[in-house]
Amino acid sequence: MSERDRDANARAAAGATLRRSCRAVVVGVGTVGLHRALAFDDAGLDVVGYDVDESLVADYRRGRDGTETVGDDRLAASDCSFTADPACVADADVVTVSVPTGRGGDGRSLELVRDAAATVGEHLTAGTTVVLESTVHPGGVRGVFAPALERASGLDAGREFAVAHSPERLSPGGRTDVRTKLVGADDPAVARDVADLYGRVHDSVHVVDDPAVAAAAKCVENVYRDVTIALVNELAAALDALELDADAVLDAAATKWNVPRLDPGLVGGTCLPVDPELFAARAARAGAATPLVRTARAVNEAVPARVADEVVTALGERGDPGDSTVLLLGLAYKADVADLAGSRCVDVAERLADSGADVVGYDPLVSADRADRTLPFDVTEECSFRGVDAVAVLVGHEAFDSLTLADVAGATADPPAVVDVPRVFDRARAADHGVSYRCP
Ligand SMILES: NC(=O)C1=CN([C@@H]2O[C@H](COP(=O)(O)OP(=O)(O)OC[C@H]3O[C@@H](n4cnc5c(N)ncnc54)[C@H](O)[C@@H]3O)[C@@H](O)[C@H]2O)C=CC1
Ligand SMILES: CC(=O)N[C@@H]1[C@@H](OP(=O)(O)OP(=O)(O)OC[C@H]2O[C@@H](n3ccc(=O)[nH]c3=O)[C@H](O)[C@@H]2O)O[C@H](C(=O)O)[C@@H](O)[C@@H]1O
Repeated sequence: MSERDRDANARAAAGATLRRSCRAVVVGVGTVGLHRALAFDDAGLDVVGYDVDESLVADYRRGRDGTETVGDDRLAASDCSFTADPACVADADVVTVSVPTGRGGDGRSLELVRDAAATVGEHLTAGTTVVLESTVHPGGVRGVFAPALERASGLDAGREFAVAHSPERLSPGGRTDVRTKLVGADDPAVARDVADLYGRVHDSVHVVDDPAVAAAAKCVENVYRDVTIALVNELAAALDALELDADAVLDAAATKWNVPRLDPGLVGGTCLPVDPELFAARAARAGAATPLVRTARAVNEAVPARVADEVVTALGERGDPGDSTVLLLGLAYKADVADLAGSRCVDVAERLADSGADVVGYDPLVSADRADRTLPFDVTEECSFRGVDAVAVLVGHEAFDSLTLADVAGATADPPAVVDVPRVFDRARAADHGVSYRCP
């Protein structure tokens, strides 16, 4: 038996512990890591969540969900333990890493991934399986993550410890019943062990024999989504110019089985604004231009300014924007979540502030306390249209479905103007209520 086979068997034997009760350490327990820790806990693993953010760890230890994505009850009901001490890695059978991917697309974007690998490496023991769940560009595992683990541990990736890539595909507030987990590993035995592990948590696992393929698939799916949303943003603006109801047209077009129903909107979060650039920059370094990817990004990046400019135009029709107050409805980065990370409400508010307008925000899902700590403008706990000169609806939370233009107009003799990104209001009723209504 060759030395490599013997090592593979030894590690597979070690990896076999992944199929029984094993100790999992989740490195980076933010949105993705916390979901991962709880899912592994539900599957019967002995789970430790490690994070550098000591205040977050302290929250978790008190049974408080600092990410506001799973809820205190779910957290308190779990058997996960949490620590800010990386020494916990030494006792792990499997380590998953879910630290942030930085913006920028060049080497800077994987700095945190590299740093986390170095910390894990310092405490890594032979036979451990390390799985990167963070999003990286194709080649990021072989070129950045694994070498950082080897440098810090002095161990050989592939011979003395196992490495796999399983980019997370969680979509908070989205459908979770159809999530297939990708697993990419050079070594078939490692791929099998990691697929077995995730098979205890996910409905299905798709295995590829190269971490770069898994990384590329993750980038491609987010590029695809960014491009299609950009297309809908462009089409909706054109339909508005044609004085056609964009919602009705998009609904009708989506009756064709292969036309997805997406909505025009502010494209935020920590992934769609980041991952296309991650991929495009990597492709450019290989000599491949991706003009459509970059153009789509530019189309989506332009939406916040367009929304703010529509509001300023509406304010100008009523008086001096500098003496106006604007209410932003919906502050989270997307509908029906509480997450403010990457929310484009900040871009809209900053542009409005440049025009001199006062900005106040309201979001039924975001605590005013958390918003005050995160957002650069005042946030109110109640949805009141009294004393505002314009209302900008930024995300279409289900909680807004019950709002009507009568509510907006009812508060004052001079109804505020409305700019409605998710089109929650009925445009046809605007004139009845004397409301100046626009969709950007
Ligand atoms: N948020 C989401 O919905 C999704 C995110 N992803 C990807 O998952 C990765 C993580 O994203 P999120 O969970 O949203 O980020 P996050 O910012 O919510 O959480 C990351 C956590 O990692 C911690 N951290 C940073 N450096 C560390 C280190 N060296 N050691 C230990 N902990 C460290 C931070 O303190 C933070 O708590 C990113 O690559 C992202 O692109 C993928 C799918 C969905
Ligand atoms: C291909 C894909 O569906 N990727 C998902 C995406 O999740 P994310 O939480 O970013 O949500 P999303 O539904 O894509 O929305 C992103 C942004 O785009 C906006 N958005 C979304 C859909 C739409 O029709 N119109 C629109 O304007 C949202 O408001 C949000 O600001 O990115 C995640 C990630 O990689 O972080 C990924 O795990 C998720 O599966």
